[in-house]
Amino acid sequence: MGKTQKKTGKGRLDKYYKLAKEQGYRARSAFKLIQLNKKYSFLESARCCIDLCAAPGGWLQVASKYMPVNSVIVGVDLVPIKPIPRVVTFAADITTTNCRNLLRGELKDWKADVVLHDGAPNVGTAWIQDAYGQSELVLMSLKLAVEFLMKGGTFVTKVFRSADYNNLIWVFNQLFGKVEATKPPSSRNVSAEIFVVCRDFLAPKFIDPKFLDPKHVFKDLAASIPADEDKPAVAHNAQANVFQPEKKRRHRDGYEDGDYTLFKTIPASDYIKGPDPVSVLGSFNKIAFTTEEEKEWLAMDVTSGDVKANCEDLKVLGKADFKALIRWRLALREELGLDVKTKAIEEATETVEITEEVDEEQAIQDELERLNAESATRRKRERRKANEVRQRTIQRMQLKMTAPLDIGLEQHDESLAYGQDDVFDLRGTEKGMRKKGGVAKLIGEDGVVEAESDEGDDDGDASEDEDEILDSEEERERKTRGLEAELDGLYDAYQSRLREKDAKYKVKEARRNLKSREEWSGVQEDKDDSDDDSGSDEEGGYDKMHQHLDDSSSDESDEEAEEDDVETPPTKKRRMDASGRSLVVGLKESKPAGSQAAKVWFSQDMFAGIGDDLGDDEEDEEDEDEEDDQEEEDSDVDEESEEEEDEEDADEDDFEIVPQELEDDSEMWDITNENEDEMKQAYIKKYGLVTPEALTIAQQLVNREKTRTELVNEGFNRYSLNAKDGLPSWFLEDEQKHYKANLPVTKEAIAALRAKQRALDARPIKKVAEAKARKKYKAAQKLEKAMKKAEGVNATSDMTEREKAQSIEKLMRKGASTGHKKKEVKLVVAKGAHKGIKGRPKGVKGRYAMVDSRMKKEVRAKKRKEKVNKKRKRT
Ligand SMILES: C[S@@+](CC[C@H](N)C(=O)[O-])C[C@H]1O[C@@H](n2cnc3c(N)ncnc32)[C@H](O)[C@@H]1O
Repeated sequence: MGKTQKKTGKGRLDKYYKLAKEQGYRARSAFKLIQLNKKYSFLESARCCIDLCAAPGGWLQVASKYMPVNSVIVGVDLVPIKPIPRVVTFAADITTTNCRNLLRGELKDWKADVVLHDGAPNVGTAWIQDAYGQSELVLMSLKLAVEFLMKGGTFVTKVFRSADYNNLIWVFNQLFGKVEATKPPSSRNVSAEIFVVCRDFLAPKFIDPKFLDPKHVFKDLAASIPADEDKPAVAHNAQANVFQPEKKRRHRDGYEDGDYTLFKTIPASDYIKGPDPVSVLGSFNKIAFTTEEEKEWLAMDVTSGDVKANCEDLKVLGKADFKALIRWRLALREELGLDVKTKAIEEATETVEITEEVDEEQAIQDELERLNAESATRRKRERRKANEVRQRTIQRMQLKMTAPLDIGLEQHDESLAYGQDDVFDLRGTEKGMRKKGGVAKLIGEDGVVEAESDEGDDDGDASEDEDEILDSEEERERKTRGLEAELDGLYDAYQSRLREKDAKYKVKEARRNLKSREEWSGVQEDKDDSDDDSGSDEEGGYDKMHQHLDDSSSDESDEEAEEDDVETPPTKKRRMDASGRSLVVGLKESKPAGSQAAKVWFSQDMFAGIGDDLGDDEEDEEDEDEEDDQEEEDSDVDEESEEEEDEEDADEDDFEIVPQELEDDSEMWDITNENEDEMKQAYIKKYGLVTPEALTIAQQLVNREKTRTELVNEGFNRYSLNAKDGLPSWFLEDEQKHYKANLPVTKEAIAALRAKQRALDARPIKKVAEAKARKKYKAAQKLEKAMKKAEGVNATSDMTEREKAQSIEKLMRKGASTGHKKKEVKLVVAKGAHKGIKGRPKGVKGRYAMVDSRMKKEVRAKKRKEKVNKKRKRT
């Protein structure tokens, strides 16, 4: 009977669990640090190491093993850690000052070379909370790290792939020269954890406290895009509720002041006449018709049955229902004459103009101004169209962006719509959104939904606003269309995210791509990222970024900026200090606002090269749409790329991490080994395909279920990148057997192989076949001989016919016989009457052999003695 294996849902007793047990590590997580250290070698040279969240002490054991003797190792955890030789431990909460003081007391003036953090909040509630808690913990550990790390030191931390991931990486990038995210093989695939190794601590003299403040680092996009300063964050969340109703938001803002009810009703008149319909739809549960006037509205044609039903429960509505309610409001306002007001004013203005006495020159001047205004409006429309195209491009790009990582990377919920660039300050994003006709801008001053708004739509731009009012019919149409396009885009993005989140889809995707993000080689920080700017300031960081943003925002309100069609959101800038290390110094406006989100995302190394392509695509589209600005843009881009190239050459060493890895792994990557390939080909020619996996792949190729490229891509997986050197042979053998990618096999492939095997089994082995053939050949010869003899007998005349027949029969019988039978030897036991007799026993005929019961034992005893004697002689 097979042994039953103890197992939990996660398959806890896996290889690393057993290895940890075998090697005396307290936790299987020890192998994560071993593998991280194998890749980055930060322990061997470290003299002082702090392990935050260290219990039960697996990482401490590894640190103690790999760090030089006499080095200082300190471990902290909420729970006490059993003593480990050479390691000092204490129990403390790493988020408290007490912990900091304890560390300070322990280390005195020392600075640590390495700070480790493998913490996970001990909650186990909802995933979102866990992930957020973990991100906060990471930030707290970073806070300790920046205090205790020495310049050039290393900080290793576990991060969950959640909405906060990019923000954390951004912060790391501000403080460390090299930041790489990686997932060691021992980290379970199902786990969302990823390890970020931050090397080369920059030790800046001043670190903006906001870098280490969760409130700033994990700022919610929705809460950080105030369309105007007066609106509370709740209102913006409300807008997001309407435009992305399917998405569940975190409620960090809590209840509104003084309002602690969950079910909220609003009178219909407030919704219809109020200035902010979207906030109403996003914040309330029901629109009630209580007054006489409101009840009359219910009876009007514009108020369809659907609208009535929708008003009953706003929280269950989808995007289309919200659209219907917004349209209903517009229609009702028209019916009630609330929206005609502007027209009346306009007419009145015109009348005044007509009655005014003007001389001819003045009339020409006015006419010229009017024409100018018209052409400005036309240009504005063109710009608007171009913006729409750009926005669609950005959305497409963002959707693509989720495809590879996502494995699982649950990025910002909001990000697919607008905001992957919402790191720290999202004012730029908001601006981008405004430019792109985003959510905030869909709501006009009077609450009328606007589809699009240009960058020049500032208060001062009165003439243009007038134009907007003049063709209000067309405008309304356009607004509605814009709104629908906007919502469709957001909905598509949402759908795509849903698909991404679907576990099955993810697994399928993961199998298909065997995505490099999950690979051991890890996600690396894009070195280009740090090279993309040559101009630099001495001051940097968050404040600088703000200042720059502010500058740029004020610029944008200028008329000159208005003329500039290129939307230029903030882009991270780095400067190179004397040692060639990159420092973030501020922000630069160089790319379209939407691409900021992509930039944060594509700043990871795995996208190196792709980003350029994408950028090119985007530029191409812009080129098509904005011919006016083409030359200007092109020259900018050229200059930038030249700068980038120059700097790349100069600073190659600083960021070149990959080659080293490639060297290490070159053995594994050597799939082009021609000899090996030839040998494989020869083997396949000789024996055919012998594994179900190979047969399945062959079937898939033949049936065109998969392309060659897909198969090649699938060949790259986390297993194929494992460095093997330095590992014991028994470990490698074990890995060879059990640590492999699971290739799919089909029933047909297995059936085909079984049939082949059966056919093989049915064939006799070579020697037997040869012996049989020899026997057959001899028999045939014998028969032939007998027949010849029989012919001779038949030909003789001195035998009677009967004698001849008898003789021939005998000959043929002999010739047909298959060899001589073994003569039987009869065994006669020498007991009873046969005991001690000599010669043939009585009544026994033919061959016989006497056997004696004693004889067997005596023979054995004799052999035993001989053996013993031999041994003695040798000694
Ligand atoms: C995954 S375990 C660490 C395992 C450890 N690296 C090892 O190899 O043994 C996570 C630890 O984080 C600790 N932890 C969670 N929140 C903490 C906090 N605020 N302060 C200190 N430790 C914390 C937990 O007590 C838990 O022991």
